[in-house]
Amino acid sequence: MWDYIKLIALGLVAVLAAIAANYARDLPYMVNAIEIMLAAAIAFIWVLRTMGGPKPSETEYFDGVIRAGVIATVFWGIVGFLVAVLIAFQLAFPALNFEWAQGYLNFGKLRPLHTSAVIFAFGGNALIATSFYVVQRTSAARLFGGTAFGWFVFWGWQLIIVTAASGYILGATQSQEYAEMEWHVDWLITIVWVTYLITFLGTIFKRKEPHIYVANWFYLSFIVTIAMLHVVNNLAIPVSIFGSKSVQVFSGVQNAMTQWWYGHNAVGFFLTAGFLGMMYYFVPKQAERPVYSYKLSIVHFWALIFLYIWAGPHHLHYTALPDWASTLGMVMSVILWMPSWGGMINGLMTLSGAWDKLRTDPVIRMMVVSVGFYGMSTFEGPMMSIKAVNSLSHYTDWTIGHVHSGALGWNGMITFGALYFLVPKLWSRERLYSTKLVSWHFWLATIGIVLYAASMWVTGIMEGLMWREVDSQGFLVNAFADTVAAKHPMYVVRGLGGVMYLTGACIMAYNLWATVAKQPRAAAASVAAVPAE
Ligand code: HEM
Ligand code: HEM
Ligand SMILES: [Cu+2]
Repeated sequence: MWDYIKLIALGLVAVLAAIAANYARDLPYMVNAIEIMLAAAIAFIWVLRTMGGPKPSETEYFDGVIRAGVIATVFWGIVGFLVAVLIAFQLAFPALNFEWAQGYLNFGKLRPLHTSAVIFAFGGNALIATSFYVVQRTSAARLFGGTAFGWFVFWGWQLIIVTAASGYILGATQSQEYAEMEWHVDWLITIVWVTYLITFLGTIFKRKEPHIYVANWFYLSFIVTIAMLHVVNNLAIPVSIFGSKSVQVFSGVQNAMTQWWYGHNAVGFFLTAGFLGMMYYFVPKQAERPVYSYKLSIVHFWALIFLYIWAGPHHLHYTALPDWASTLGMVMSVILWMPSWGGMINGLMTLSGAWDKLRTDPVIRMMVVSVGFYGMSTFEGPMMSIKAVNSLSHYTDWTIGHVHSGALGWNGMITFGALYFLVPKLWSRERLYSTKLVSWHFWLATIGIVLYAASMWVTGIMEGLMWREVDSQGFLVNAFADTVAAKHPMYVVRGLGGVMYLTGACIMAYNLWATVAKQPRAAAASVAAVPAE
């Protein structure tokens, strides 16, 4: 019965997408419609061929989708870092904006491709895969919704990534940072995200473990809040149902405020709450120690989600935004320092009694550095949100440095740690192929981040001061081009940091592949649903 409904739905989507492609008013819309049509057609054939097959056992965890998620995380990570290195060098050497690729591969087109690839493709796949792993393990229940929901979320997410990326290159964008996708892709995101929420919540509802482990609280707050942010910030009326262009419902300063309410909380819930969920499961598992303070985890959870929502206006200091809103955002940001450090302390102190592992286990070292960078960027952020500091830092590379100490240090490193933990478990291998290669990855990534952050602090503060410099008559001393020229050496250093980070990720990809391909299978690996680990 279900198979027939699936076939009808997929067939319908394929036909509607074909019609949309036919009537398309612009190229990105047409390409996106063709992509959706192909995806639906392939899924149709796959459902048709596997119809009536044996049903998977309800007592086993659904790990297939997590294995796919792990592979996708590594793949999109490398794609995102590769584009990152290219745009970093485009800033240092503008000739890399090749004349023959103008309009497609120049900095302006590739920058949103980078941010979406690393946040939504690399980070998103990491979050979806680990949340599916954690919620099943800590609930002692198989993922809700059979295999259909899990696979729909996974493949739906890949389709979103492909449609968004091809749309950017061909010029479809609504020009709101981190929400560049046009309305038709936004609808796709909404459908997939709601299915994700149902899958996650459904698993929690059918749990056999009475307690809901704190990691699940963080994941859940991330899923629910992103749904709300996405829908409100993307309220738009399409110009035509067959075209990608749309008109925002909010305009002017209201639009700016909504956008940065979204943008800031994308950081707070996508890049922070979700990744804290990861930290709360994988750090204790890898360290083989219980969470340092369960009480602290609950307190800082509620404080964190309450405070984050108010802090958005720190992105709009000294703009048309009312002064009170800007001050409110600043105050909430400064208070936010406390629950952020609550999380950092809880993560770090989980190692108490197991600090010797730092010497022997490079995976733990990765996780500890990650939590350290989390602490650093959540100290820097509140400081930058103070108006007087922001008047120097805003528009400069200091912001870019802050972003990447969070992104490379915190998000990147905790994800690498989780991947090193997951691969032997998911493919039933006794251990990783090589801890020495993990060590190489660790050092390359760490030095890469330090080069990135340090060079951006230097250029950021330098250009901020140069913009302010006035002579005794009160005239500005430096032209804008002077600051650009002064930044060149630091841009090269940042690019090199990026190359190191990318090299580390490639080493990880090899190590994980070799773990699956070359390591012997572990004896009797337990995949049956047992109470919470
Ligand atoms: C190989 C490592 C990376 C390099 C070399 C790199 C490089 C860059 C460059 C050159 C920019 C544009 C800066 C500008 O416009 O002046 C940028 C922006 C950005 N990157 Fe990365 N990136 C890397 C990894 C990541 C990762 C892993 C993430 C997130 C998980 C990330 C998130 C962002 C964000 C959010 C922005 C926009 C910042 C803003 O508008 O303030 N990057 N990156
Ligand atoms: C307590 C925590 C934090 C606070 C209060 C905070 C505050 C800030 C402030 C004041 C800015 C500069 C706004 C501007 O001048 O335009 C900023 C930018 C940014 N921060 Fe944070 N930050 C925090 C943590 C983090 C973390 C952990 C990450 C990453 C994982 C992160 C990612 C970003 C990004 C991507 C931007 C750039 C936004 C843009 O202009 O495109 N922040 N943050
Ligand atoms: Cu913010």
